Amino acid sequence: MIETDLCVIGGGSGGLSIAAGAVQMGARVVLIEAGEMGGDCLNYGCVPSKALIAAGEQAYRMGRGGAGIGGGMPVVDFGAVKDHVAGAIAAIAPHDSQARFEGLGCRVIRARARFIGRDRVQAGDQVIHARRFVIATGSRPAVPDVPGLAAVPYLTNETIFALRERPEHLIILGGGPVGLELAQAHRRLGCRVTVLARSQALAGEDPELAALALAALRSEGVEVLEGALVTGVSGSVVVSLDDGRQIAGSHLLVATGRKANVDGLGLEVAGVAFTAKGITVGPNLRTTNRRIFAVGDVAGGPQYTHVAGAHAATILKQTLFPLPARFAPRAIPRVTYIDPELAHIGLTEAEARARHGDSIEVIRLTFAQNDRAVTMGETHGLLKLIARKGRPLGVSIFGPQAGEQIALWAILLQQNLKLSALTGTILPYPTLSELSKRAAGAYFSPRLFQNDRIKRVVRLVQRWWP
Ligand SMILES: Cc1cc2nc3c(=O)[nH]c(=O)nc-3n(C[C@H](O)[C@H](O)[C@H](O)COP(=O)(O)OP(=O)(O)OC[C@H]3O[C@@H](n4cnc5c(N)ncnc54)[C@H](O)[C@@H]3O)c2cc1C
Ligand SMILES: NC(=O)c1ccc[n+]([C@@H]2O[C@H](COP(=O)([O-])OP(=O)(O)OC[C@H]3O[C@@H](n4cnc5c(N)ncnc54)[C@H](O)[C@@H]3O)[C@@H](O)[C@H]2O)c1
Repeated sequence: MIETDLCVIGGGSGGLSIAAGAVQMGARVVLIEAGEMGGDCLNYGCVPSKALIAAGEQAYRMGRGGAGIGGGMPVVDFGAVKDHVAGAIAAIAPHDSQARFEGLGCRVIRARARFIGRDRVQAGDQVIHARRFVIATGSRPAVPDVPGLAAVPYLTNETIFALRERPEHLIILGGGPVGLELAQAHRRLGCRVTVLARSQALAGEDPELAALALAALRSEGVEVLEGALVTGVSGSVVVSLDDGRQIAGSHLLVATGRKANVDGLGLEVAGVAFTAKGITVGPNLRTTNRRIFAVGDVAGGPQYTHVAGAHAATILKQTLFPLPARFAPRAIPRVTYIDPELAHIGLTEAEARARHGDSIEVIRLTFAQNDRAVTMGETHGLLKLIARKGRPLGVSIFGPQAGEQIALWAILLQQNLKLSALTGTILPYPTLSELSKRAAGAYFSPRLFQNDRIKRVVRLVQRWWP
């Protein structure tokens, strides 16, 4: 029996942030990980996908040329690309490793954990009795119940990055971020790619920007079929659609959403309630057992590494000190790393209208209105700002480095700052971020420049002022 202050189950983005914080602040911490240290993000998610995207981008830009430099079909060595992907994982892995966490003072157990009581967990042949527990077991691919699917050798995010051969024709089920990021990367690396989305692809994003993003993907040759209801899968690999069409490909990737990892955890024994979405938590991330918390993908909220990381602060306050804490950020940014990138924070136009009616203002600027984008030859894109009473309610950006640009808006929205905080900030020229400042400025332009009262005052002052 191991006695400890905090037992963290799952060594991914959420669990590691909490374990590292707690042990460095003096708590006794046991960390249990059943698979790879680093979890999904490092091994099967963010890191390998962004490394693959970087390879695709390199091939695309070389092939396309630009800025007066001719393009030409680059040589793509798919195996070498996978070495690059594995290299990125290996370079980051030490930060998440068992050795690092043991060095920090955590007791790391590499086994599958399961509650055997309200205050104890079994992992391998060890029993851990802890004052508090954090469940950070993440999620896994949700595989739809399609006839024939289980019998074919389909790929998921857990297997595709290890594939050494280039798929001739990759069929992807799912038009969300996983499906589309991997679709474009594979297309750029020379694969034929067909995306089958049951409903709208990029559903949930601002439709205007989603349409631009999908048009950009299609212009590169990614086939995106929306409203494609898959009725069966057979052979290796033929996908049948409800309209009678059959699509034959060489590989099939299932990217149809995520399922919370709650199975086999003994949650019933621990008195922890859960639904199909994940573990039920309050705003303080506490479960129905007061001594057990849940974070990250398994907690049923937005599934991003930065959310799992942000959960850590809420947990540390409550488990290390008897302090109340809530996870209630004003806004959470998200980025889909297609190229150009699609980034969003806050309310979309539709959400803002539903909440505030016609009192919102919508400002649209294209990247052709930004000098840096012009010099880069990357003018395709749109920034959409939704504002009300001098404050931003939401921002969507589709354009070059949109993910970097949304950071400015994350500060404004999360700190509840006014648009004047951005217009009053000097930004370097020429940068893409200036488009954001210009959008904020556009909110004030009509108020300043089309205002008869201001004009009358200025004329009066100029007439009488010596
Ligand atoms: C292809 C892909 C790309 C992504 N890209 C991004 C991105 O660019 N940006 C972004 O913010 N998010 C991205 N995500 C989402 C991101 O990976 C997750 O939100 C994040 O990993 C969640 O962290 P977590 O700690 O909740 O879970 P995880 O990181 O999955 O960690 C959970 C850990 O718990 C372990 N575990 C599970 N059950 C048990 C058990 N019973 N006992 C012991 N250990 C257990 C697992 O082995 C795993 O290591 C991506 C996801 C995918 C699939
Ligand atoms: N850049 C990022 O931050 C990033 C990247 C990848 C993943 N993620 C995280 O991972 C989560 C999961 O991503 P995802 O793309 O797997 O899921 P998702 O839920 O975002 O999208 C799933 C897609 O699959 C479609 N679908 C569902 N069942 C289907 C079926 N039977 N046939 C065809 N299409 C079907 C849906 O209509 C939807 O388009 C995201 O919501 C996000 O939180 C983030």
